Amino acid sequence: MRRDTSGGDGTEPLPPGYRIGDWEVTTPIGAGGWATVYAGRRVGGGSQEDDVALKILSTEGLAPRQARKVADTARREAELGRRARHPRLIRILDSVVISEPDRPFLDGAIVLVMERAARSMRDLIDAGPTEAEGARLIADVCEGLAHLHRTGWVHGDLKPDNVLLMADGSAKLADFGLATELTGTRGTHGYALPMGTFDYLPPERWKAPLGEHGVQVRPSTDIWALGIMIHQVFAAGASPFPGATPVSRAAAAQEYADGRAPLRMDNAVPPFWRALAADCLAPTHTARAAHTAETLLARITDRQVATRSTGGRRWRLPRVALMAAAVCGAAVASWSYATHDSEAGAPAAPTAAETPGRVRVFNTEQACKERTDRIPDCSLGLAVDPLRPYTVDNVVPTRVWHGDVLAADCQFSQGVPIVDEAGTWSAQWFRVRLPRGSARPTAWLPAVRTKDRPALPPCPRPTPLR
Ligand SMILES: Nc1ncnc2c1ncn2[C@@H]1O[C@H](COP(=O)(O)OP(=O)(O)OP(=O)(O)O)[C@@H](O)[C@H]1O
Repeated sequence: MRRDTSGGDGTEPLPPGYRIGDWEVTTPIGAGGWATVYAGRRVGGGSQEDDVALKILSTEGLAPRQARKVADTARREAELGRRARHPRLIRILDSVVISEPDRPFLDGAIVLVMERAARSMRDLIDAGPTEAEGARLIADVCEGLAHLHRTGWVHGDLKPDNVLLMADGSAKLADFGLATELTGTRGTHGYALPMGTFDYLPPERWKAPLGEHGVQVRPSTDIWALGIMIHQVFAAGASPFPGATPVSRAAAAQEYADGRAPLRMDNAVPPFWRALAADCLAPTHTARAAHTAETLLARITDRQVATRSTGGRRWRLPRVALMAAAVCGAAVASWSYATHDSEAGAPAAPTAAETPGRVRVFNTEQACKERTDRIPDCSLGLAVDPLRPYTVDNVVPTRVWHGDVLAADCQFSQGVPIVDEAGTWSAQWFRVRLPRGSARPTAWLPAVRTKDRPALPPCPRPTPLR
């Protein structure tokens, strides 16, 4: 942090041209509970990268403890910005302490210099996003969260106001003032001040004991908030928990978590997003922990692959999202073999046990297991190459569904590791035969997508494709 000694004119708001270190104010953007944000630019700079947002955290009039809280907030934001850089997190470029003895509001204020966004997710929700816009937004949020959690942080205040949209439409997580570093022996939890936004706090938080270091915070805290946000994206900003005030909605969330009320989502939320939100809103930390930002992103990616390969409505996932899903050992890949036993008029499929060398496709998503209409949202993909990340260009066009039985001719145990939605992990793959007439004779099914373990010979190591 640097100390700025440049001058100003002593009035509020800050006038255009006001210097803060290497930066100057252009126009006001808005104010939150703790900060005032201005548009600014690098002094003498002319490129788009020189356009920034200046977040001013003043300590004027605060009791020493509150002033410490503000300073802590700024320190945490700057620290996280330095250590957890990622394209889906707003970048903190600089931090400056203003020295203005004649202007109490500014004297000692901490200024965080950040990448400037065009608007927030709240603005997009208010405008009524299309499903494609909502989908892209949620994928970006999952990607940012996955990175944050992987690097050992919990955001702690995830809400539409803290997801910012850039000029190119991509979303980034912002406002890390309540972020907590995971410190448990296995990096599973951390401690935070009992703060946050009522509407987004998980039900267990209301009963969490307040210890010497604060309340326990885990990544599942952010997953709950994500569930609320997914609902809001498709339900015109409404929370899934009824109530006229944040306190009554928080009470409704606790009723649901205690099993006294069902989870009722708005009919406007499409089935795929409803299932995803319901998993994020699992009532306990333990149930929710099965759904990480990575597995959620994998499901979104898989759906996007399915939609593309069936020629359905398209929406674009940023390439980085696909890569992140792949690197995290995302979901699955595959095709359609013709033996789904629930298909109208189809002959009863052989059980996998009756036909050694055959594997029955297993989809962990309950809603998909129950469906028999082979909707694209419930299809899975087969990989072209088990050594390559699971991305759109590594999936064969034909799809498979829960219950399909595929002929497998060998198994390969050193492929790209795949994690399914239930958190099952495996680097094993089965080589399966594609129907006659397909562009390729075989493709690969990850072992996490079947319960069968037929005794098959090992496959020769596939030649990596370019
Ligand atoms: N990097 C940025 N680029 C553009 N606008 C921003 C940026 N950061 C914040 N804003 C906007 O500035 C306004 C106030 O910011 P913010 O809400 O973060 O302040 P805060 O006091 O930290 O908020 P809170 O009350 O949630 O703690 C909001 O309208 C927000 O969208």
